[in-house]
Amino acid sequence: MEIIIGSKNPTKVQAVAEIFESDQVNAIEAKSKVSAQPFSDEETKQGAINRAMECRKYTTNGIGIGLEGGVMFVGDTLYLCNWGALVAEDWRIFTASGARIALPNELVESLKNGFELGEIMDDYANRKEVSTHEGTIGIFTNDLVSRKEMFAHVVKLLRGQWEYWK
Ligand SMILES: O=P(O)(O)OP(=O)(O)OP(=O)(O)OC[C@H]1O[C@@H](n2cnc3c(O)ncnc32)[C@H](O)[C@@H]1O
Ligand SMILES: [Mg+2]
Repeated sequence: MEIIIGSKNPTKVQAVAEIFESDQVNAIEAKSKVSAQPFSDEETKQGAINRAMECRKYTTNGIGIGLEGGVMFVGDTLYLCNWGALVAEDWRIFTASGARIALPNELVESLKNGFELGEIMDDYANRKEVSTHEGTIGIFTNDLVSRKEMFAHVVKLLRGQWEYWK
């Protein structure tokens, strides 16, 4: 089975390769068609679906997967949020969300000014290319949970639903 993942970000590609270990996983740069920095559950989820759909169109009989990171307010607190979507061979859409953790208030200003979380985190944590490595979730979990691991769990939720409803 061919699985297309709609990003070349290694945290996402590796997460899919890990969960679909017996399948052929190929990566394309799919468009999320939402903001570079989604600001709600709805927008983040839509970005994942848009990417998954583009991937499904790219393969004849395979599966398309989209993974999208975003932020969202719960009350006054900004949380990291993550969504995944899987478009099956028969075009059915499955969705799942990932772990959420609170972000410090001092990040809110830069995000509202249009900077992407990945860029902000490089400065904040004094590291390089956080979004393709440990991720913001890695930083704020003291490297206990990496972005790849978090996305792998989302992909597992997608694969499990796809198998159940087959
Ligand atoms: O190439 P793509 O797939 O777009 O990879 P990306 O790192 O930009 O990932 P997303 O578009 O899914 O993420 C949307 C934004 O949220 C940021 N983001 C979300 N979760 C993150 C995390 O755990 N670590 C770093 N950045 C994160 C990311 O940098 C983007 O600015
Ligand atoms: Mg992006």
